Amino acid sequence: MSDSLERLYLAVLAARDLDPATSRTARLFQRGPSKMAKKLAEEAIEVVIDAVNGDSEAVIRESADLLYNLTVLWASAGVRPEDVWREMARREDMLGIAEKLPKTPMKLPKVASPRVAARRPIVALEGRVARKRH
Ligand SMILES: N=c1c2ncn([C@@H]3O[C@H](COP(=O)(O)OP(=O)(O)OP(=O)(O)O)[C@@H](O)[C@H]3O)c2ncn1[C@@H]1O[C@H](COP(=O)(O)O)[C@@H](O)[C@H]1O
Repeated sequence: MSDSLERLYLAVLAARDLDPATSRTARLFQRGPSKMAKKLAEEAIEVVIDAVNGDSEAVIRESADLLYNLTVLWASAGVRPEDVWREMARREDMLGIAEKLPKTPMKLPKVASPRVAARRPIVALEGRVARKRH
């Protein structure tokens, strides 16, 4: 997936300076970050609505639109896909895949320390998962 997003990101960068009359991306850049943010939020809501309605095909379509609008906002904010992959890898090293960092401020090393560099095995913490289900 990251390859597709990286190709899309490069395509968005290439389209930024095209004619807004014919390029949606160029039009989004012309209208600026608030319009990009509005479109991204709209797509996120469309994904949510389709998921709640159980329309998986629509979720797929709207997710593609969501990821497109996300890459446009990344480009506008000077964020590269690899910046996001690095943050995800840092969290995985620290806490296991898909874990969010704890809300309470926690001093985490900016880069994985050698000790952490050897990724710890990802274990399913049954107890914690079980607690979440109740
Ligand atoms: N990947 C996409 C892409 N995904 C979704 N979209 C557009 O984003 C819109 C999202 O759907 P919406 O229903 O929210 O939009 P809409 O209601 O049709 O129209 P608006 O309300 O947004 O005006 C759709 O119109 C899609 O065509 C995309 N537009 C462009 N790209 C790629 O971006 C690159 C640059 O393309 P241009 O922007 O056409 O130069 C190319 O690689 C394109 O393939």
